[in-house]
Formats: sequence, C-alpha cells, structure tokens
Amino acid sequence: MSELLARAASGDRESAPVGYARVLGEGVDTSHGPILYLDDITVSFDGFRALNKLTLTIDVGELRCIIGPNGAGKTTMMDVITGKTRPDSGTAFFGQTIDLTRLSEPEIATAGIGRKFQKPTVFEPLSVFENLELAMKTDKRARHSLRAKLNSEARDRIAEMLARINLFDSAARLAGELSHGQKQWLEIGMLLMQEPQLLLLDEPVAGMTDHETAKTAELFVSLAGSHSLVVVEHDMDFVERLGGKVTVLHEGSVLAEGPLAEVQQDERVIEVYLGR
Ligand SMILES: Nc1ncnc2c1ncn2[C@@H]1O[C@H](COP(=O)(O)OP(=O)(O)OP(=O)(O)O)[C@@H](O)[C@H]1O
Repeated sequence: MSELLARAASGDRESAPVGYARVLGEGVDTSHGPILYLDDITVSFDGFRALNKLTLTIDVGELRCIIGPNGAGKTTMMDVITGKTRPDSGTAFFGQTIDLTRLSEPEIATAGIGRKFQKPTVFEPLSVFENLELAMKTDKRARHSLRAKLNSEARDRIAEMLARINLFDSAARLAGELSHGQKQWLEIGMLLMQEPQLLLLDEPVAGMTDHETAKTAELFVSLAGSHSLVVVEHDMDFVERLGGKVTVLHEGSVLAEGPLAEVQQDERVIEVYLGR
C-alpha cells in the first residue's frame, strides 16, 4: 500500500492530500462541477509534445466523442487520465477532489475510472456468464457471511448486464466462440460490473458489423446519464449516432468542440482531419 493510501486507510483525513475521497469510500465529488477536468496538460516524449496545453472538461453523465488525426494525442490523453503517463505539467482532476496525477493506475481504476482498449480481452475458455461473474465488484468478507443472499443478488446483476449488452441468450457460450463485436460487448459488460462512473473507450466499434455498431451506439446512449463516457473513434457514422458533443484533437490540443454537424463545417477540422 502506498504511503498516501496507508494514511487514508488509517483515517488520517486531515493530512491526506486532496485526491483520496474515493479511496476513503466517499465517492467522487461532482456536486459543484464536472466529472473530469484537464487543464493545461503537457506531455513530451524526447522533446516532442504529444499533448500541448490540453484543456478539456467532461460533465457528469456526458457522452463525449474525441476525434482527430493519427498522432493527435488521443491515446496519450487517455493514458494521462488513467495514470499510465504522467503529465510534465498541468492539472487532472476526477470530480473536485481526486487528483489523478497523484494516484497509481490501480488506484485510479478503484476510484471509478474504467478503460476499454481497442482489442477485446476476455477469458476465452470461460463462459460469458463466468466472465461477468469474475469481473463483479464484491466485498469478499460480506460474501462469506451472506453467501446465499448475495449469490442471488449477484445472479440478478449478471442477468441484467447480459440483457444490457445483448448477450442474454449467449450466457452459457464460451467467450472464445463469440463474434468480435460480441466480445467487445462482453468486455464492456465486465468493465460495467466494476461500477465505474467514468468510462474511457478506445475505438470500440473498429471491426464491428454495421448491425453491431448500431447496437453499440444504443448501448452507449443508454449508459449516458448514469455514467460519463469518453469515446475515441474514427467512425463518423457511429459518432453521429451517439449524438453528443465532439472534441477534435490536433497536435496535442483541442482544435474544435461542439456538435458533430458544427465541427464538420469547421474549415480547420476539414483541413487536418475530415477532408483527407
Ligand atoms: N511512448 C512514446 N514515446 C514517444 N513518442 C510517443 C509515445 N507515445 C506517443 N508518442 C507520440 O505522441 C504522438 C501522439 O500519439 P497518440 O498515440 O497519443 O496519438 P493518437 O491521437 O492516439 O493517434 P492514433 O489515432 O494513431 O491512435 C504521436 O506522434 C506518437 O508517435
């Protein structure tokens, strides 16, 4: 356990720096502001600025798409949010109190930020049901003493998730037998079983059929409101279906932001991305 976590766990809230509300079990505080706040973030690799004074705010319950040309900094931005990459300078907050630049990757995941990478990673030899069961967030001590009750609750939660991710009829199938799109849904379901408040999704519909893409858009729209979502995507039809605000990244900064129809008309966006 890190020193800071140890301090938080010992109840030393006064001296614990900002950033430990969730670790202390109090949840992310969004009472007066956005769920994600990035301000003036710069990340350099050997002098090259992958992020250049990036400022971005995501509201609670928002569904935001991030688009932009290759090398614009989209992945680096996700890496900063999840603690994989430390910014050289700038501010990154989850809610009002959780300073992401001071937490490790596991601490950030525990705080309520879930990330889905482009390639699906499910446990192929296990069934769809077992994959969701494994991913479920449970209190092991409580499960020991209240086994029967929690088991039925757990089954209900898994059944709800199966319906939500369009896999209700595939519960007993091995994950390895699913189509690419179904594997992606299963992994999204596994992420949701962890009850994240903010979901980061990297090109979730790459390689999906048109039907799977449309179903995925429906799923994300249904998650917005109760979750906040940041979706990096190149598929403009999908982005249009999601219907949220779009941020265009270019050379590590925000080039444009607004409804898709608006950014599509922006000459600078056409020049660097859409018009190619
Ligand atoms: N670890 C690293 N070392 C050096 N350069 C890096 C590293 N990670 C990213 N870069 C560079 O930073 C820039 C931004 O990369 P990033 O992967 O964030 O872009 P992206 O918008 O996600 O692109 P894509 O759409 O191709 O995934 C690129 O020029 C990339 O080569």
